[in-house]
Amino acid sequence: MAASGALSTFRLPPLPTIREIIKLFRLQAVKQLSQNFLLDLRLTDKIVRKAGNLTNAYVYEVGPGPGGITRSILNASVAELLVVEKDSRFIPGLQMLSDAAPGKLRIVHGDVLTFKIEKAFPESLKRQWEDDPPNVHIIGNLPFSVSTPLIIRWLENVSQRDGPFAYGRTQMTLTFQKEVAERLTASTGSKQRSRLSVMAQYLCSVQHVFTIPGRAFVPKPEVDVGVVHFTPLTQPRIQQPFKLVEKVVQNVFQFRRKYCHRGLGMLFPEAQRLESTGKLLQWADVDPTLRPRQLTISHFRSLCDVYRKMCDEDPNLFAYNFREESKKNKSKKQEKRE
Ligand SMILES: C[S@@+](CC[C@H](N)C(=O)[O-])C[C@H]1O[C@@H](n2cnc3c(N)ncnc32)[C@H](O)[C@@H]1O
Repeated sequence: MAASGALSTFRLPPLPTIREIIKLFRLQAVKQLSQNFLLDLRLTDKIVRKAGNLTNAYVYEVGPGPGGITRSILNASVAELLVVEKDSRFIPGLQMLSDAAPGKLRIVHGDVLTFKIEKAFPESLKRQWEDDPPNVHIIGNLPFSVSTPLIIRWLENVSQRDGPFAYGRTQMTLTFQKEVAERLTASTGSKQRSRLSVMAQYLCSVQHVFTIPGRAFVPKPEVDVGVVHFTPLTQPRIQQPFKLVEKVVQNVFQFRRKYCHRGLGMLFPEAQRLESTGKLLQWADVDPTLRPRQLTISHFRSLCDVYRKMCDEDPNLFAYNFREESKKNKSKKQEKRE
């Protein structure tokens, strides 16, 4: 279903090039804000095509900068595009785009880390989950400095059927450092398999759609960049709260080269570690000598289901945090020494 009304086609009128915009508004890149710009509109068109059909869609773009991707999104005949940009120097250039696309572009001068996602899309599009998801997308050439916390936050949002983000299966087309893109899409057994692979793939179908060489950006970053497309699944492959899944996955991967029982043990206080880890693995029917990267999503589903039951029986268990315990132990040792 289209998000609203009849289909419409839209093209921006002729505008100065992105290079001219950068010159006009003196937009030298600032390293602290991870600014690496795409000037080639064929490339930004390619990113936006990978998002799928955007006709009459509602789109949220993160970090529009001088507006290359913004132009490509507007030319895809969206219903509305909301952009959030932290650096005020870009606002006049974006305003120029807004004037060229009346009623289509909303500009927020702010920080994506504090921006409330529910402000990005109309309330009426919430809670469509099954066959008929709303035409709602997040697109962005993300600042590297915030890309991992942002994707974890958005995955958590995707996992929620209620609450502020419940926009159903919001698709996301985002850039990452190539190694992060490879981790997000890594399959079971591969060297790149990590916490990010499991967290993304239990909720979404994840595709590394293409790689952009570093030389395509101005200034050139030290790494190549992967464009990743996320399509949330109709049903998450693990049906447990996000925070619980995150805890299990994080613990397993903190000892990535060891057998999986090592990391799983950290879910339990020391006094009960051996016995509880044994029970968890036995009830979940998981071989304790598998390495973290060899665990499939089904293994994680069984582990999370059993761990959930153990937490239900012992409510202190979920609150237990190995890292905090080790910190406390360290400071106790320190105190003794002093
Ligand atoms: C890698 S550049 C991409 C610029 C543009 N989209 C492009 O592809 O040429 C990242 C952009 O995100 C902006 N940015 C960085 N941190 C941000 C934050 N916390 N909130 C909003 N924008 C941010 C930067 O100012 C910059 O414009």
